[in-house]
Amino acid sequence: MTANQARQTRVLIVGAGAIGGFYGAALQRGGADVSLVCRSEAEVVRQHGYRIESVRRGDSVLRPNQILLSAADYQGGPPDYLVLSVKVVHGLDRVSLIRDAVGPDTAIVLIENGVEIESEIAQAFPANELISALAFVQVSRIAPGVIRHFAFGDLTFGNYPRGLSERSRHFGALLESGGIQCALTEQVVTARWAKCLWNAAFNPASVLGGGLDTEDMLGTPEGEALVRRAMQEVRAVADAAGHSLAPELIDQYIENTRKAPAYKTSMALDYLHRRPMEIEAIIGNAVRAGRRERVDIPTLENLYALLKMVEHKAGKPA
Ligand SMILES: NC(=O)C1=CN([C@@H]2O[C@H](COP(=O)(O)OP(=O)(O)OC[C@H]3O[C@@H](n4cnc5c(N)ncnc54)[C@H](OP(=O)(O)O)[C@@H]3O)[C@@H](O)[C@H]2O)C=CC1
Ligand SMILES: CC(C)(CO)C(=O)C(=O)O
Repeated sequence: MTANQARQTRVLIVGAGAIGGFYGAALQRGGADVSLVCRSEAEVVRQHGYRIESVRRGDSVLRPNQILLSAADYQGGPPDYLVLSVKVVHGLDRVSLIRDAVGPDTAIVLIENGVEIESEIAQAFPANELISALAFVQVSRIAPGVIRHFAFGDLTFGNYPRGLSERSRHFGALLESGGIQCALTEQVVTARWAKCLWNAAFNPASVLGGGLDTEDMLGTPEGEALVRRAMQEVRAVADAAGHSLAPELIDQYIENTRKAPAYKTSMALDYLHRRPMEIEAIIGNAVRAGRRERVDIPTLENLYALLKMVEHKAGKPA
């Protein structure tokens, strides 16, 4: 084994909230050298580590190698992987957040919701490998420095815009060693549309209903019909954009959501806590793709317009 192969893989996580902390802990268990850029919780994590209370593994503590306020402070040369896991919200410049830590050989990994969210990063770092990842998990920060893992945990990922490199496979191997089930795909953009099918239907409805959970949304034939219409429209847009999704996916999503314990979407939680919502990443981009591809999407247009009204009202002084 060469010295290079023996060295620990260096991972810097920018946006170390629920997702960054949860998958960061798995990467550390898998043998990586993990550092975090935190914002408001840096001091508490420096003192106590990041506690993860998991339904699957019980309690554990992530003790990052470096705990930083900014990517520019990362020591020891550029990381092998830079994981970006901030919410994709209006006004947050994701490129500036990571620029100072991206070296020529750094693979950038996005673990974020939404569709068509990669191009901004791909354009800013054209020479870097870009790995796009979708988290099928329910985790939340419940107190400063404390993350609770409620359910699921799998990660689907692949290279953007397509393919599967050795770097992706190595990232998967680290996560698998840390207890995360990974689904590697050569068609990650299609996988994003498949996840968006769920998010673009349930997330807006959960907010527009005032903070509904999945059981509330599927509790009446009218509610289920709305969710299905939104999903059918996302499927039509994905298809027009060259990403065919199986028609059975809609029934599967509805059935699996019914079987799982009731939960509130991340957008409902952001709404209830008066935090910015990922409206553009999750539904705005799907609507714009629908307009571009000339697909009739009345349900998505209405959900999007109503969400913009809610966002507008939330931005006004009380
Ligand atoms: N939580 C979940 O179960 C799931 C989340 N996702 C997706 O994963 C992504 C991350 O979500 P999640 O981890 O829940 O979000 P969190 O709000 O828990 O974490 C986001 C992190 O980004 C940090 N951050 C935000 N803005 C900045 C900034 N300007 N500079 C530095 N740090 C910043 C936050 O800092 P601060 O502590 O100061 O707020 C926080 O540490 C989202 O796209 C979400 O939709 C996908 C599936 C499931
Ligand atoms: C469904 C879930 C929790 C991911 O599994 C999600 O993506 C969201 O709530 O936005």
